[in-house]
Amino acid sequence: MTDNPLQHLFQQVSNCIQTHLANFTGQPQNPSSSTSKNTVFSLSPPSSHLSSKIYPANRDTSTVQPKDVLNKEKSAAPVTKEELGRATWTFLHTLAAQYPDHPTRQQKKDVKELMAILSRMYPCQGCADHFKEVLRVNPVQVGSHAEFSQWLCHVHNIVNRSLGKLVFPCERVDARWGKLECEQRACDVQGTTNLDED
Ligand SMILES: Cc1cc2nc3c(=O)[nH]c(=O)nc-3n(C[C@H](O)[C@H](O)[C@H](O)COP(=O)(O)OP(=O)(O)OC[C@H]3O[C@@H](n4cnc5c(N)ncnc54)[C@H](O)[C@@H]3O)c2cc1C
Repeated sequence: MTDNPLQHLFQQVSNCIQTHLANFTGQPQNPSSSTSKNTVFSLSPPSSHLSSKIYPANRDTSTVQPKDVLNKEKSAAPVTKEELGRATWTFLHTLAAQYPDHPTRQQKKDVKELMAILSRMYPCQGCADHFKEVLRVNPVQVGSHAEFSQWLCHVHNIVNRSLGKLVFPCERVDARWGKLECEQRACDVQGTTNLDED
């Protein structure tokens, strides 16, 4: 304990410098304290528990052999027109299955835009051109879940017919493409309760 005010001031300045130095170097200011605030901003890698969730399990890329590279290329074969078609129809019919009975104005606008974009951007030019013509003759119907899913079934059948495939019975479309399976209906898409919205 000292009564000298200058010495007291010097001690405060000294403490302050030590604190800043400790933050800068990452060393705890007080080794006995494990909760020093500089640990919060640690730049060290995440713990193994966290890193196993974020990064692939410790892969040593220095051991990758040319054979592995060849196998990888093999498994990344280009997607076929059929696979692309099936994936897209799955997306579209699931969208229709989730589409609300009373969609909002925005939802109706979005579906129309999506179909228009699909007819321009579908990554198979011939299919896109054909679908554009299908849309021109069969404008999208987005008034309700029933309307949209039946319309989609209808245009899918037009594509089916053009490819010599079987026509799907549209009365069975809800049985084939039910709502997305999701715990506690957490994936359900909400429509509007304002029935004046048209
Ligand atoms: C917008 C669009 C345009 C396409 N245009 C062409 C094209 O011009 N030329 C081309 O070669 N390919 C085109 N395709 C791909 C083609 O439609 C098929 O996806 C592909 O040939 C694979 O057919 P698939 O027999 O496996 O069944 P898909 O036709 O892909 O159908 C997938 C599943 O949907 C169900 N399904 C079938 N019909 C209906 C229906 N009407 N309603 C509800 N469910 C149904 C059946 O369970 C079927 O197994 C297009 C795809 C899309 C999405």
